[in-house]
Amino acid sequence: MSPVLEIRDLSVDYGNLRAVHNVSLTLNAGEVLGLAGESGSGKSTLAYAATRLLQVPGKVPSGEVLFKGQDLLSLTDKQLQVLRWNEIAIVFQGAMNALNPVISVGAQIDDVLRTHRPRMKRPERTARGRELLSLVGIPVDRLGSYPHQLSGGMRQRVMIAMALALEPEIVIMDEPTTALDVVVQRQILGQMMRLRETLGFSVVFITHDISLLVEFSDRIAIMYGGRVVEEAPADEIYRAAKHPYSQGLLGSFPALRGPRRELKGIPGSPPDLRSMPSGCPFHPRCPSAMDVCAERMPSLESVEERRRVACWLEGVHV
Ligand SMILES: Nc1ncnc2c1ncn2[C@@H]1O[C@H](COP(=O)(O)OP(=O)(O)OP(=O)(O)O)[C@@H](O)[C@H]1O
Repeated sequence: MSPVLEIRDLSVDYGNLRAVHNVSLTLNAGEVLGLAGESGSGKSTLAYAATRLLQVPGKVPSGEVLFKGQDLLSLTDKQLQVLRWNEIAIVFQGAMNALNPVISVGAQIDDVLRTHRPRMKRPERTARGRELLSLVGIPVDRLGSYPHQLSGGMRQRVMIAMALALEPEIVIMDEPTTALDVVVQRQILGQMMRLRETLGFSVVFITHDISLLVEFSDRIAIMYGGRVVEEAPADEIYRAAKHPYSQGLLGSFPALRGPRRELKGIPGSPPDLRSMPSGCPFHPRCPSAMDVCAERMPSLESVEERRRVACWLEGVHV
């Protein structure tokens, strides 16, 4: 598999607080990479820094982000503009509320095409708008509808249609369906993943809902306190997560298959950036913590062919 996005040793600061620490991750062509972790673990910060969408006061003090071999962090704003939407598109959390209420959805899709494909003629744009709506499962006669005439799920589908309008290589989905009910969430994500198979884009899928991630991702990276603590194929994480934090996250969501089990939350709360615990940041909440965990930070090491874990329990550190 060839990489489309390679994040190397990326750190992100908000003022003097470090929100992401030396993260290295690869997104392969056609793959869905899931980012999991509790609120504040740095998932969105990582994804936005990697695509140069970080808001002020976010800064990237070190690291590289290679998109097809080109370092995104060194591109000029102009070069970035070309890349954005054309190559990398984002579906934000609550994006469905970002539609303009006084413009029909057809006209809003047309707007994206007109801006980024200035040579496209109107009939061609209309045809593409219809095609995009049907791709995401909305009847084409809804082209003239206004956002308030559509359900939440349909509005989110419109946002996905807009993200796919220019055939990007990478789609970042940040909690794309969180505001919707569970059935609609699964329908939309299922459809997105089928489109990915036919259109061939890669996805970075961010959510705190690990059961959705396991269902729809190929590979999952689990973040805690701004670091990746475990990374493995989704089914491996589901079958046998190794990091106690990953195990805790899995235990706090209903099982996808098999018998019902009692849901256990992770005791305690996520760390505060202003006062990170010493050693492994998870040690105060970890049921298996040892003395070393409070003293030294374990690095993210390969423990199996396709799995990396940052935990002293793994023994590769000694
Ligand atoms: N603009 C900002 N200024 C200062 N700190 C910020 C800013 N944005 C995020 N942070 C901090 O950076 C850390 C990581 O936040 P981030 O939003 O990336 O986490 P997340 O895992 O995506 O969480 P969520 O699921 O809640 O979005 C948090 O501690 C957050 O408070």
